[in-house]
Amino acid sequence: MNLSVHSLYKHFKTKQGTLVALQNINLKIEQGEFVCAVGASGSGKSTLLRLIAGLDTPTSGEITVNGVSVTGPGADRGMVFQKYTLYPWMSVAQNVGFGLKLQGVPTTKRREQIAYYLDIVGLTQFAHALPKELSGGMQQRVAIARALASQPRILLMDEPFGALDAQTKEKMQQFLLELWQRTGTTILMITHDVEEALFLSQRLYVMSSRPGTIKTEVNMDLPGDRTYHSKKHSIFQDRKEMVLDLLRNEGIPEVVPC
Ligand SMILES: Nc1ncnc2c1ncn2[C@@H]1O[C@H](COP(=O)(O)OP(=O)(O)OP(=O)(O)O)[C@@H](O)[C@H]1O
Repeated sequence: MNLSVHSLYKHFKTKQGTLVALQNINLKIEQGEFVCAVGASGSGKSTLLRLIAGLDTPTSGEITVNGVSVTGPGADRGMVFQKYTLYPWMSVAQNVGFGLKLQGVPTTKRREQIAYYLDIVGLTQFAHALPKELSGGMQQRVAIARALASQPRILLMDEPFGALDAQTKEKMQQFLLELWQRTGTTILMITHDVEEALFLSQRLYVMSSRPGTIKTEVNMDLPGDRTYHSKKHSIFQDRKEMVLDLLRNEGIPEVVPC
């Protein structure tokens, strides 16, 4: 599996004129990689992910998965959004199995898949609960299980922990890292949280605002296993300073001369 984004542009027509949301985006993600794109608000992160998911079309440029052009949504790309997008009237198990049902997966196979992915996210005992009976972090784990159950080639995550409190967010980051190590799923996650991006990814793209471009690519080759202690490592701290410096002048509203 590889995901390739080549010379991608996205313009939006607004009342003020044409807004260049993305300008000449080029990136590549290989099988099994965990990559983050980090940028200030308005740098086009969500637009980029929506284009890769096939939920919107580029103005120009090309996105391919395994060499095949993306022309719309597909089961090869699983999506997890910031806000919990579970169906409130369905049980946890029904939510996880929803995509499989749409794909026509037979009941027995579907049950097996649901049980497997509920186990992966540690929610087996909540299979029959309704989403409202779960905490925010648990609901997001159901959303991740649902996305994984369709066995996508790549998991696309749009600020998945943005709505969680600080402690739950930390636990979910650790959980996602372990899940990635166990399953080898290819992940592209966007976030405005620099520490989160540095902690989770093997590689990250730093995006600039107005227009959204890729400013630089950073390798996160931290020594040893990643735990919360990794954040205290001097390499981690140096990279954090570097990325924060790059972003420091971003996201400031344009000044209109008087
Ligand atoms: N459908 C749309 N029509 C017009 N402008 C849009 C549309 N979608 C996004 N934009 C504009 O494109 C730019 C990039 O938006 P986008 O939501 O992708 O940024 P972002 O980096 O994800 O921001 P945030 O972190 O705040 O979610 C913004 O200036 C936004 O106003």
